[in-house]
Amino acid sequence: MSSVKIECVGTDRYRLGESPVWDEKENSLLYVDITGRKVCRWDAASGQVQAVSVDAPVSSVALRKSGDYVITLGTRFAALKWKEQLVTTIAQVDRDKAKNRFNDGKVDPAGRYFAGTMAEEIRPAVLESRQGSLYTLCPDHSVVKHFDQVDISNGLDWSLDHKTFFYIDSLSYSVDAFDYDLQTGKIGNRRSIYKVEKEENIPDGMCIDTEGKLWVACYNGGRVIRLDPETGKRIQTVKLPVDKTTSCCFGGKDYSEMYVTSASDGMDRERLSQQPQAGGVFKITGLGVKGIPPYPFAG
Ligand SMILES: O=C(O)[C@H](O)[C@@H](O)[C@H](O)[C@H](O)CO
Ligand SMILES: [Zn+2]
Repeated sequence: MSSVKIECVGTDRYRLGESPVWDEKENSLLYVDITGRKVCRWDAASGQVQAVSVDAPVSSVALRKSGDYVITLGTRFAALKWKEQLVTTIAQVDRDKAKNRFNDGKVDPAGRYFAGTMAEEIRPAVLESRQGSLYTLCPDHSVVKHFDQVDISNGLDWSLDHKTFFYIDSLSYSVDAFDYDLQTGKIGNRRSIYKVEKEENIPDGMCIDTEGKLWVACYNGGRVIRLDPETGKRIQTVKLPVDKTTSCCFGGKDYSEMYVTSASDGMDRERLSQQPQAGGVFKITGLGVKGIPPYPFAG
């Protein structure tokens, strides 16, 4: 049996930490603070955090094949040049929905950037319903819309054989699967593979491990859960010292560590004093399972 260890990395606390991504080349963890409007990079060797401030809520960050990064910013897909701190728009979505913003995003094994939108929250998990859609930014910078009627677009990843796309619309309290065609980037045949339990609360960010099992961060549930998409069963629960766990990824040496982001937005003073690490980024070691490297955007 491995012994699971959880530590908070760094002393920074974010409002709405999200989108952890391991950048192997920089030996760093990338992530965003959505409402804090920052893209951050934690250097694993020095423990230092660099941050780039942006002019709108930034909801996800991804690697780019040609170097640097891509982000979802407001309702835009954008390029981010790290050293120059330069953001340039690639494409815009939801032009008819002034109060929308992007939420979680991730790159598929063919280098397409998938990201979904949602209505701006009045407070956490309180928002106009069904305003979001799921989009893909293709390497040629064209945008494909897959579906609409989404509440909070979240938790995406692909199966190891690339034949299944996993997705979470948080307020459906379900982890869903679609058939995936890697050639075309098309999805179909949506079905639920796991209904979250009450105490797990709101399913948020998700990642896959080398055994093809899914890890889901549970917002207000203070945990990550490991699911078997074949059986629809939960096979492990790892509790964290904060309630608002938002997303997870594997990183570090051989992708053997898990990183989990969290949020502090919506917590009152008392709750914050009970959970001083709320909004922190956590490293989990000793899980005894590894992840896979993130795919870079090919455009
Ligand atoms: O982290 C995200 O994906 C959203 O941007 C958040 O706002 C939370 O999910 C939401 O508040 C809880 O449902
Ligand atoms: Zn999320």
